[in-house]
Amino acid sequence: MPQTQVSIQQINKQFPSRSGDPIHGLKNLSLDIQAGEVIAVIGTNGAGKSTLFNCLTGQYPIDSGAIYLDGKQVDGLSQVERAAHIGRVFQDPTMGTAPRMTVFENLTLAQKRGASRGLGISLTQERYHNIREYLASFRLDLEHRMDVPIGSLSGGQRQIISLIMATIKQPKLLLLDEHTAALDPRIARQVMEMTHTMIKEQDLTTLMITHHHQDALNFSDRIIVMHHGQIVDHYDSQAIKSLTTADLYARLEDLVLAEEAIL
Ligand SMILES: Nc1ncnc2c1ncn2[C@@H]1O[C@H](COP(=O)(O)OP(=O)(O)OP(=O)(O)O)[C@@H](O)[C@H]1O
Repeated sequence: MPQTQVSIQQINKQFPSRSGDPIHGLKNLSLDIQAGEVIAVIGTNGAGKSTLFNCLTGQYPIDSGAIYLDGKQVDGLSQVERAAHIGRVFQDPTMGTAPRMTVFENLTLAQKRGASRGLGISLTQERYHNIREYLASFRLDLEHRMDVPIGSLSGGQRQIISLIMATIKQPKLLLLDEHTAALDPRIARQVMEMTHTMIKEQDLTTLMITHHHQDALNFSDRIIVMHHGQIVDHYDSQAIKSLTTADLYARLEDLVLAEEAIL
């Protein structure tokens, strides 16, 4: 029987606006995610997808509601405290990595997330050896790039390293924030397939924002659709079997058209 790994309960997030009326980033949003479940998050522009991720990581404090991770309430914890348990990969490969530092240094920092000792003391021969072995297991030749600045890698290699950094501590929750959107289609496909393999091998509980609807259909156990700070649809694995990308585009278009009709 799968256990609930993440429970998001009635969370609200507003932003101030110049007009004085607050912007509703998230409205009473609730979601339970089972351990090992992969949920694709799609939605209209400005639906609140990134706000949801920022509230989960603690980058934005929530106004009300509660967030539980593996049974523990985390919404009061700082971003640094949550980082030990939540991995995130961004669309922009410069985010979440230190571009001038080497691959080895970046991976060492990722391994030490949530710990207090400085970087210098951690750059040991033993760690170097262990990280090299780990990189070699991906068969992408990355073990020979350990001493180059991460900024000099190709976009695809960088996203793979970002993924390895986000998962190296076996996070309780992995957040993929359109992580293949900036890559050319062939590389994006490879990175997505690699991502899927890593998620399955490590049984990672995952939320994945994507505009690639085919990826949502191919690689998730459930798809949620967001609009105006709320989840308006859930498609479970059974529903996904008969769903097409055209259905998903049509649904998003309907949401936008319904809004234009009201305006
Ligand atoms: N820091 C902020 N300050 C003010 N408003 C914000 C802030 N972050 C998000 N918002 C607003 O909250 C709403 C949700 O934005 P969010 O970026 O989460 O949407 P999204 O679904 O990720 O959109 P997209 O797919 O277009 O990137 C939008 O109206 C946005 O303008």
